[in-house]
Amino acid sequence: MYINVALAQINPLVGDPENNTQLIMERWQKVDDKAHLVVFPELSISGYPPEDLLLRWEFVKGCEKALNKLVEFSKSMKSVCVVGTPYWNGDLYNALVILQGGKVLGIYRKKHLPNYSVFDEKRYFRGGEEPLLMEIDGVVLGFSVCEDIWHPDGWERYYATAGADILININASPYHMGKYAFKEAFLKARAEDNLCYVVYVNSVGGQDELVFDGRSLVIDPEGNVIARCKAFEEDLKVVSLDVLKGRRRRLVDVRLRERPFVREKPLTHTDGRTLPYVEGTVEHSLEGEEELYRAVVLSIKEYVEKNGFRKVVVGLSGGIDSSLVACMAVDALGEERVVGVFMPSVFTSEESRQAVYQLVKNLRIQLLEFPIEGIMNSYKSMMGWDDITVAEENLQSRIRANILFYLSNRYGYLVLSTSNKSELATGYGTIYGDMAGGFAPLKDLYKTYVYRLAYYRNRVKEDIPSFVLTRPPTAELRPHQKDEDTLPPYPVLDKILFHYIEEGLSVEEIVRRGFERELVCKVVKMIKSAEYKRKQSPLGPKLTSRAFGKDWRVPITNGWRDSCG
Ligand SMILES: Nc1ncnc2c1ncn2[C@@H]1O[C@H](COP(=O)(O)OP(=O)(O)OC[C@H]2O[C@@H]([n+]3cccc(C(=O)O)c3)[C@H](O)[C@@H]2O)[C@@H](O)[C@H]1O
Ligand SMILES: Nc1ncnc2c1ncn2[C@@H]1O[C@H](COP(=O)(O)OP(=O)(O)OP(=O)(O)O)[C@@H](O)[C@H]1O
Ligand SMILES: NC(=O)CC[C@H](N)C(=O)O
Repeated sequence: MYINVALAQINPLVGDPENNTQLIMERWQKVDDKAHLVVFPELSISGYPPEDLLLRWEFVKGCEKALNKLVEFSKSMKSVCVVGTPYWNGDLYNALVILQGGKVLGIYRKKHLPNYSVFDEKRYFRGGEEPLLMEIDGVVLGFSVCEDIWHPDGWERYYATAGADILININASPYHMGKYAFKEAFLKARAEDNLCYVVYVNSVGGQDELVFDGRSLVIDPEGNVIARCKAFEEDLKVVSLDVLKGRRRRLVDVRLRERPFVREKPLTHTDGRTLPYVEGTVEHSLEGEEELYRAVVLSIKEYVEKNGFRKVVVGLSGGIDSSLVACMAVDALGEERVVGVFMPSVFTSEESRQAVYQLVKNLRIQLLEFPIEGIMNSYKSMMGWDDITVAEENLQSRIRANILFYLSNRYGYLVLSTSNKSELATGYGTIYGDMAGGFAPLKDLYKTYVYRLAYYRNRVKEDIPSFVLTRPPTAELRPHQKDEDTLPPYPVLDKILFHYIEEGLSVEEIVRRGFERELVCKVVKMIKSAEYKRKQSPLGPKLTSRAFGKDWRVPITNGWRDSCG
């Protein structure tokens, strides 16, 4: 006894209910003859997260209009569709709507609204209070939306004790390192503990600082992954779920009998079609550097495409950050859509020049060259300095930013900033200079991770000259400058930053992990005094559990000294 479920892992555009609904209809049509049930991600009509668009009545109505169009379309379909949308009924809900044959069969309202980390759902929605069960040709399904299933005592237990065979959970669950493994583990626990199939459908794509990784799943009642969609790509998979597997388990595994039986009458629907059995396919679940690299590449591609840029432009210094950004941009967009700009000063070494030429040759991208010495000399004759202080260092960086934004204005290129998380944390970068840009792909990558990804990228295709990987990091803004003149060595710095930012450890706790107190305090003070810079920095993809962005709301003006005096 089986039911065929389609996992429709799509990439909606936030704020475009009309086209998103068109996409939903196309995908639905493709699998209508193969599946009894077609499941789309959370808020796939509006895109996720729609944020303050939800404060506009016309947008809410636009989503309702799109939903009505989908209901009309469902007249021509045989299968049942499950779709996520904002839904107004006396108040606004994050809803899961079940449609078939020109009718709305049921509406489930998300109960647990996440309001932590990058999520802000209580600003927009009222939480639902009712579960929703449905029976299709004798198969019982229980529905929930994303965060709902993160709660171990959520509706899933209730559904299981009401006799559900399948738990359907629709998602818009953004990526960060390590999250997928954690998610798969707890989804397996939900399946095993409730002796149900878990159908987890996620969206895919990039939305400003969020990256949705897809990897929709079906887990059987014994905790085996029987279907997994692709990572970082759209996908559409049909899989048959044999419900007797779960029912047979319940004969021998009697844990659910300990709980009072729930007598909830499900909605009922008769499909009546016997469809061919489809074995699920399990795509490779990525990990390590490959996963991380793919996440950044997708974020660039999505930001560029969804905001209508033809090309991107990046300043190439012969350093590791700009070299890696250029590789990522080429992998995201193709070589003909990436423009490199070399802007040497009197401090630029011959090795840097050769590194830039070699990189550009390997990547086959266009290179523009604009020496900045003449412009610096004009400033010098106007301002009249005779030594190089931080002010003159920053001026070079700002001259370069000016040139990049000129190209952006003139030709409509998006400026990619090369700032990484170690620099942004410590303020080691020039505001309105190298920190300026439209999108910062490395924003949430510590320098040590920049190296890891550069080595990874070179294992795939050796485009970054080896000199770039082995040279000591330098900003080349004054003679013989090295990052280590100002910062601790990156392997040390990044550990302190990780303890403080991601783990939230106190200065004392970090010191107990083997770092000098003076050094820890120096770093913590740098983090604090760079807050104003970060607040004005471009967005970039969230890749760690705590990214500078929506997830980092530290006041600029603040008297907290972290016990550093
Ligand atoms: N609380 C506050 N709120 C608002 N604005 C504030 C502020 N505090 C300072 N400011 C402003 O910010 C200015 C200082 O910031 P900024 O102009 O950036 O300059 P600053 O932070 O003093 O220096 C930038 C540092 O980054 C290094 N750098 C530059 C370029 C590239 C790289 C690299 O390796 O990638 C490194 C450079 O060598 C230097 O050590 C002040 O003059 C003031 O105008
Ligand atoms: N000579 C240059 N030509 C073009 N762009 C430059 C030049 N120097 C610096 N930039 C831009 O400013 C950014 C910051 O410069 P910086 O030299 O600190 O970084 P990087 O060279 O990418 O890496 P590293 O920090 O390892 O040196 C560069 O990534 C690049 O985008
Ligand atoms: N859209 C959601 O409810 C997302 C919340 C969930 N905890 C996640 O990170 O995946």
